[in-house]
Amino acid sequence: MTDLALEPASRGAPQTSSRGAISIRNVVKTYGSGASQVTAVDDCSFEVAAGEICMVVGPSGCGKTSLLNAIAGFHDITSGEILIDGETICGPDRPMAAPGPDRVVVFQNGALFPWKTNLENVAFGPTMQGTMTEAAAKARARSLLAEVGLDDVAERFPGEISSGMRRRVEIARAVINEPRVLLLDEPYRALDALTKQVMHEALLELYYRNKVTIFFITHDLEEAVFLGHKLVISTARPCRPKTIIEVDIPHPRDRSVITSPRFRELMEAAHEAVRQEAVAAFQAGDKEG
Ligand SMILES: Nc1ncnc2c1ncn2[C@@H]1O[C@H](COP(=O)(O)OP(=O)(O)OP(=O)(O)O)[C@@H](O)[C@H]1O
Repeated sequence: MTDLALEPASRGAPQTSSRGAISIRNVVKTYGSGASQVTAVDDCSFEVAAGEICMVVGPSGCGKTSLLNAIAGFHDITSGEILIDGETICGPDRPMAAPGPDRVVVFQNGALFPWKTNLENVAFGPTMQGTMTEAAAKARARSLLAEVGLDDVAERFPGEISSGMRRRVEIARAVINEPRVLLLDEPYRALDALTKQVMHEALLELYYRNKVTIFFITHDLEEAVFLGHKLVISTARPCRPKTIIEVDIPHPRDRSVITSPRFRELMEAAHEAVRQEAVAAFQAGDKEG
């Protein structure tokens, strides 16, 4: 594994947060058995610091989602261990983590309740769990919607807003639960470039105001370098870090960083690492996504 700590990363350092550090230690995940056995993740180890935005990039089918699902508690691991803030969530004694409100997943095709307003959707979790009164949850939901630029559609229904706006509502709905870790699996994959820009700015705005660790899977290298404190570039299947790139561009960031020479250098380093693995995946018979 190469570690491209090209310059001190202190200016682009993560949010000061004491919550949400992820330790992935020697994780193996296999599916099936015998001739049909697939090893999706193999001897995978890396650390995500509390409050860090960690972008996970790799060829299609390399095992990124399998790793995210293990952290979320959607399936077990075959061996190894995953810890959050030093506490084992899955490991030798408990192969499957219990899903919990401390780790919230936002999918590409997340589902909002179509019969509830956007405000009600965001307020739903804490109201249901009884962690906030309905009035407090709605007030918090309103302020989160404002942070992602959606205050004017709070009373509208999900079916009345664009898919990019719905993604922002979903992220606000995740953040209201004050998770330690936000797990994002290509949430913006289907969106056009301009809508993605709005998404990125909204996500960063939420991130700057709410301390959370972000574990974000993407195929989009510009998205990865723009948002991330670090890029974990995976090998072709099975998933394990091939290269870790520290993005030493200071936060808060805006779109102007994209034209900086440093951004281009980091993009090139990421592109080269991904290209090598995409070729390896292709040679192994997989298709690049
Ligand atoms: N439930 C399952 N049963 C059997 N095999 C599975 C299962 N889930 C995933 N796999 C296999 O594990 C491998 C890794 O899949 P995974 O979805 O983790 O990759 P990925 O990197 O997230 O892919 P993509 O970028 O295309 O979403 C693939 O070969 C996939 O077919």
